[in-house]
Amino acid sequence: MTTKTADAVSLTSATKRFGPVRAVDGLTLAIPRGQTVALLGPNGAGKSTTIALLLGLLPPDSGRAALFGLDPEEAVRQGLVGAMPQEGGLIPRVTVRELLTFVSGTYAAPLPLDRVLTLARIGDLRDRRVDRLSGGQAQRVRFAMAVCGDPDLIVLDEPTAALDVEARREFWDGMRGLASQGKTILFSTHYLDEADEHADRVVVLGHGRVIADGTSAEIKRAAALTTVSVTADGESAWLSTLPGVRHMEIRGGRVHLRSGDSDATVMALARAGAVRELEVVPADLEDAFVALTAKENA
Ligand SMILES: Nc1ncnc2c1ncn2[C@@H]1O[C@H](COP(=O)(O)OP(=O)(O)OP(=O)(O)O)[C@@H](O)[C@H]1O
Repeated sequence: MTTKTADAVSLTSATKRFGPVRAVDGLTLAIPRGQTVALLGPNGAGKSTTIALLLGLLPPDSGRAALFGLDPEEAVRQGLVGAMPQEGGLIPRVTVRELLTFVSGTYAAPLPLDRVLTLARIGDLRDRRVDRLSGGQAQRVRFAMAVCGDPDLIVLDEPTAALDVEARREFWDGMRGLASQGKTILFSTHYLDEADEHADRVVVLGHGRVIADGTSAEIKRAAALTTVSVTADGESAWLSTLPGVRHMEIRGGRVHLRSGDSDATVMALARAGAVRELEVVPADLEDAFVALTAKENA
């Protein structure tokens, strides 16, 4: 495959152990160019190690990582990748402007400094020393370092962890702009609403493996958590056999059906004329995430 057509990110059966811990366990993941992908998982699921493998910061024990069909080191050298670590990365005693000028100088075709300052919303901090920044400000400077080289792939490890609500919103406005230019974006997060709202695709990790992979709607469906409720008239055991239904509960004269295919369940209810006070409540990503990770732990 040529580098022109290769996936932006490709991990093939990648494994990384730390002593007895398999932080990444035979993980295969391909991200086509232009996708925005969220990496989710509970603490210790292997998100940071996965990111370190695909950036070439750690060598896999077995398997392979490639970016745009190249070894990660080569892709980084060619300026195709911008990454934002969770912490660190800032040289003390220099100003924001000096730091970004230095980092931009390592790329062949960097963005103009003013554009970077605007993107990261740090124009007013340009002359501030980087060791005098608040946590949220430092986070924005790390983001500026990730994007200043105008890379095709942007990898962000918990990019909004230190940001307040307003700064998170501004951050995602900027990311949407980059995504609309065709950049590939991979980010890890603990905020499920961010994955739901901003990712084309959500990859859920558990114990170093992919336990779910799809759009957030697909993941919610796969966790079979849409609840279809109707008021029960008479005998209702038959409702548990309707298409899509995985679980039934009767509470206070209402039947609550947990369905993996709520459209099919509702159609069948309609055909049976059992639609009194029908209510359909889709799962949110948080419900799906809890269900998936509980299943994985079991
Ligand atoms: N350098 C290391 N030495 C020993 N164990 C490590 C090392 N790095 C990671 N691990 C272990 O590997 C597993 C995966 O860790 P990793 O940091 O990749 O998870 P994560 O999903 O990013 O977690 P978090 O959400 O807490 O950041 C954990 O059990 C962790 O303790």
